Amino acid sequence: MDMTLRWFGEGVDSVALEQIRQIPGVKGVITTLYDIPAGEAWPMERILKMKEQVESKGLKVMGIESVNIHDAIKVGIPEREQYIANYITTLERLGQADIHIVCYNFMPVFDWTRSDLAKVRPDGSTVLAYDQSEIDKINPENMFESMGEKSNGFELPGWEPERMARIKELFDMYKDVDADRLFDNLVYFLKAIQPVCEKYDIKMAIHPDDPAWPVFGLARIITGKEQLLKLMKAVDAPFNGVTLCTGSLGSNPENDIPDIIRSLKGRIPFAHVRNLQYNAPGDFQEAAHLSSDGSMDMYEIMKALHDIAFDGIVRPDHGRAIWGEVSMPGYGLYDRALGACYLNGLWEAIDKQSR
Ligand SMILES: O=C(O)[C@@H](O)[C@@H](O)[C@H](O)[C@H](O)CO
Ligand SMILES: [Fe+2]
Repeated sequence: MDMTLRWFGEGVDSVALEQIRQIPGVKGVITTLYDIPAGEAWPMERILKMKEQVESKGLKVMGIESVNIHDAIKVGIPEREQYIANYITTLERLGQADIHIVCYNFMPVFDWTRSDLAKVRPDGSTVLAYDQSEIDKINPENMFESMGEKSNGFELPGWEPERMARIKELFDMYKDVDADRLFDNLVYFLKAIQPVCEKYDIKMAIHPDDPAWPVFGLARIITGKEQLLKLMKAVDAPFNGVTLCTGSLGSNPENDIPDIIRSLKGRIPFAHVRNLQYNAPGDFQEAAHLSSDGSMDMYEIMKALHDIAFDGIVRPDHGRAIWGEVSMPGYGLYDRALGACYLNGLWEAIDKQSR
């Protein structure tokens, strides 16, 4: 298991590589080229420059989160061919640059969704939160303003202003895309990229939908065990894997995360491990990584990963905003560093006890 931290890149992230380097046990970062719009092929020089930058600070680029998928691919219109070709070019270049894990999602219109980006916890920290009754009051076309308000001036991943300016058009594109069609389009895409992934040993790791149910009437297809296994079977090859995100899957308390992990043995190249506190159905807030701060059992999650001989990469996921830090919501240094140390501690104990 390799512990990493997500890093959004120089000039974008409030956290510096020098700081990440000092978190015990963190060997590398998961990063992206934030400014390249979904659908464009990533230039080789940019990929190499990003690698050099990270390596010059003693870290490694352990994977990409994300290479985003153009809407034409998700919707399945003829233009998808060009965008798939561009995606293949990007994968080829990543492979040539010795980068082998790519996280992506297949959610229509919105990436992750929250009703509050700075909900105050009893200890004074703030966290991201979701309450379905709050979301139901929002006109989806105004979702961008409501997300932007408390983003501390940072551009949120998946909520780029250029994209949100086209929100009406996006909703229109997806109006006939139900869950079956979305799933077929995903399988079509995976089959098209299979040869390049196999040639360069790239593991594609789909990120579950967050939250794990349809939002604003848009289809969601990666929400639980059954859907994940259906996808694993539809393209039954090791390159087709999962980003096991405990917080996203865990938004639905019916998802038994340790059981899902065990059912995906050999298909989890990447894990996002974080904790949530359930308030009521459809209503949750994020918490510190520590089990007792939320509703999830982090020991059981790490144990399940250990039991399936997980040897991929892990990152702590969203952290609380603590100690006065101002950052992109969920992505400060302090609480994610605490999370990384805690998860490393659990892992060391589980590993030693299993010998
Ligand atoms: O919630 C988050 O911040 C991330 O886990 C997602 O935005 C994730 O990066 C994407 O869905 C993956 O494409
Ligand atoms: Fe995640």
